[in-house]
Amino acid sequence: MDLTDHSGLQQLLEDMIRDTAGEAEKGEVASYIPELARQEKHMLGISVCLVDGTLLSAGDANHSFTLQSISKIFSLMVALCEHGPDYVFQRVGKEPTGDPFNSIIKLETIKPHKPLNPMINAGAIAVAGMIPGASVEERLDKILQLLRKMSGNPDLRVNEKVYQSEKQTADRNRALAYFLKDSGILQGDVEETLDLYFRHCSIDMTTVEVARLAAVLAADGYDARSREQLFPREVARICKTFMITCGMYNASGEFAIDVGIPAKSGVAGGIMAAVPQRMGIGVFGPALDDKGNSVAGVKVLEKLSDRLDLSVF
Ligand SMILES: NC(=O)CC[C@H](N)C(=O)O
Repeated sequence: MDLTDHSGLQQLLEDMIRDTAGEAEKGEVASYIPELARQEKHMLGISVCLVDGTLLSAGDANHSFTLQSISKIFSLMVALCEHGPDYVFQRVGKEPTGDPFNSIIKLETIKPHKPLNPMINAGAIAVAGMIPGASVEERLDKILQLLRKMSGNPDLRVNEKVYQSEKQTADRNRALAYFLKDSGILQGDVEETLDLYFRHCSIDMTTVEVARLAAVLAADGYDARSREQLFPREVARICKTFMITCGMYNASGEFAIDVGIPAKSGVAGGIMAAVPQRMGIGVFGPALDDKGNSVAGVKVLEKLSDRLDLSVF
């Protein structure tokens, strides 16, 4: 299909949402963060933002959900812009793990004890520790400002209920963070860095906004709406590479074969996918598979990639 055929594309999105909604039956909403367990399992929405700024949506595209691990891309962007790649990669690796996103095992067994990549929780907590500022608010603001610019929504904010819920139940993440402090990867106040991590994971968004973020990534940092280069191409390149190798956790290899688009998922059910030079995609479907990826969301992306020939490989 020609991407300039907007009505054909709109019809395709609507058909796909209708035909894929039933997939949610195969998954469950995340419950380890109690507030996420309240999400309605059968919701499904998609937005596509072409690199010229054209936006198309279908299904529950105006429903807000928290970014969760999708936000790890943007904390990494801030760290890369503040310090450059050498500094960042002295403290966090570039390798996929094959382990679940919250696993602790390789932190101890691999030496030096730095997290394998910035997409797993240990790596993202290490990245949060690199974001400078006089207070947690000031540090969070750096991420929020980037997201507000990229999405075009100046009102983006943290979902307080989800943030509090995660903070109160985050023993595993706390364990990872204190291990990182012991290894010298994290410095300063561990609880403050954890607080920053919980807050950036709890930023609320819709698929419309996620698609816009992804479109800027797809265009190597160029925002067609403001006609500005929002961050260096090099930063976009690094982020998209992590999305391919680690963005879907220990299902990244399978996703690369079945879908073939740089993507990042979160446990609230969102997926952000960036098709280089073509489009950004935001998907939301809260029922997850056993790896923590949206079941219906992955299926929709698989169908869309197939229909529009979007695989980068
Ligand atoms: N996979 C995810 O989305 C995990 C993010 C979540 N905030 C956590 O730390 O557990």
